[in-house]
Amino acid sequence: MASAGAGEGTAAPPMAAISHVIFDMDGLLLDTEGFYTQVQEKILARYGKVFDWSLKAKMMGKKAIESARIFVDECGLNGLLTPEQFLEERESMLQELFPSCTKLPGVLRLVHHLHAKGIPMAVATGSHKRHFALKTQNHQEMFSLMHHIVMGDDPEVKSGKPSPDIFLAAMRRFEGNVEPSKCLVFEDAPSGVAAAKNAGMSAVMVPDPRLDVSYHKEADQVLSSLLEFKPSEWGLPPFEE
Ligand SMILES: O=P(O)(O)OC[C@H](O)CO
Ligand SMILES: [Mg+2]
Repeated sequence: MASAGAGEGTAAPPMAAISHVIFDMDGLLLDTEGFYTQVQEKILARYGKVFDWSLKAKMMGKKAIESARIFVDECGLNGLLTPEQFLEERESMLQELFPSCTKLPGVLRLVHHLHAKGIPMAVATGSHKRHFALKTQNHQEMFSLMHHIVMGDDPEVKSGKPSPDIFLAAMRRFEGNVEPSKCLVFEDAPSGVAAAKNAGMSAVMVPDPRLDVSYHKEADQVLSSLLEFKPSEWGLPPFEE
């Protein structure tokens, strides 16, 4: 048997020789996607419409204004609500919810493990600076382990996911000359997985179970939680427990 760590026994060669890891934030590190869903359901109910997972799949992972445009267009609200009004309406509700967000299962174990093994990590989130601060206020110890964080309103991020902009910016900010093929991205959103693949990186998807499986296609690996992740499958140091 190949020399994998305890509980990671696999004879298969690694899927890639990963040296750097980039995490998405919303719905991957932090359990915030439910807040967006809750607020959007509420707004849509006012127009007698129901928010569903095919719309959610299109909106998640994107920059705020990009997902607001999708919401208005897909729900046929043009003339009734502008994307800017939508963002304004949801803002106070979100601001109240974000600080209570929790980490998703397996996040702390993986981040601490990679940090202990000296694997450089970054975060690449569609969230802008102000929302990032609200979401992370109770998770600063974990975010301090990241080499850097790239947000949706960063000047280098011209277009949101599925554009590769954010992941390429995250890659360039690591020390040394890092190649996309050495970067592993963790994502929950179809647009995020597409962005990682457009950047030439490997993508592990940890989707919400309500997301249709047709959205899993582009991912190199699909897990139901980060607790299932086996670093050695990617050429990363195995867990020791
Ligand atoms: O999933 P993230 O971290 O890129 O965040 C994107 C939006 O803010 C929420 O879907
Ligand atoms: Mg996400």
